[in-house]
Amino acid sequence: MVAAAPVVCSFPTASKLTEALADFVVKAQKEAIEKKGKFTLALSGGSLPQQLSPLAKRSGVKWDKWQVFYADERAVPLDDPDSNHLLCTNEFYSKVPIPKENIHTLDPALLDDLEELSDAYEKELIHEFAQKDSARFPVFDLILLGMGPDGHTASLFPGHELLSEEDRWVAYIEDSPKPPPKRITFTYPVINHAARVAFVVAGESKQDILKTVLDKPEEGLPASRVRPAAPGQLYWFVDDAAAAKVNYPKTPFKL
Ligand SMILES: O=C(O)[C@H](O)[C@@H](O)[C@H](O)[C@H](O)COP(=O)(O)O
Repeated sequence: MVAAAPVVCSFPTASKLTEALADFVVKAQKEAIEKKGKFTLALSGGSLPQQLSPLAKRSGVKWDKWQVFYADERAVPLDDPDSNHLLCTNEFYSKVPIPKENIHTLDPALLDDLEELSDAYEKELIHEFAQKDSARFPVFDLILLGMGPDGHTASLFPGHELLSEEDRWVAYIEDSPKPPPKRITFTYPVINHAARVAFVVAGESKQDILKTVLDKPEEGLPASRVRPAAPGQLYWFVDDAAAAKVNYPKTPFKL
């Protein structure tokens, strides 16, 4: 699978990073909507939803054309404090007019059976994108990811068997080292077929892991395995604190 080299953009402050990220998302949605009348986006949990807040002040955003999914979600009720959906609602959806029916949550009726829960979410993707067959993958316009201090991304953790999943689009995990333990997650077949994937990583606490992930991809940490197939492109939005030890070349941000 041929993949373009990642583009790493580093910013001196958190606000410069999040403003650039907002410009980037606005451009991605504009291009997608011009081409096919909608914008398919996947979000993660952690610090990411809060980093989207400058988008609320942007003009020219066609919110009603957005179709929003979760790159990973915790297997908890939608109003549980651990829910990524609740986090995104509080930090992002409450500030922007995305129609409720365009936000694709897990089905809370299926929380007792993780296999059914992940299968149902996969069906939601199949419904949005295409019939699933061996030659086709969903092509998200944009997947936004965070990275944990162990190099995990979405709910793909170091050494976990899900790292070699090649068939399922959405899988479940019962033993996440980051609580809560039960989650569903996009697999690499989905992440690595997106048109654009962007990591958003900030803060000194991510220095060592960011260096390993970018400078030693051969170690195979989950975040290093994110390499969207050409013509897909991978971007890293990082701050100078997180990037302090990284040798991988940085690219000035331009739209
Ligand atoms: O729901 C989750 O737990 C996430 O999707 C997870 O993959 C997160 O993005 C990283 O752990 C980074 O989290 P921070 O941005 O808070 O460091």
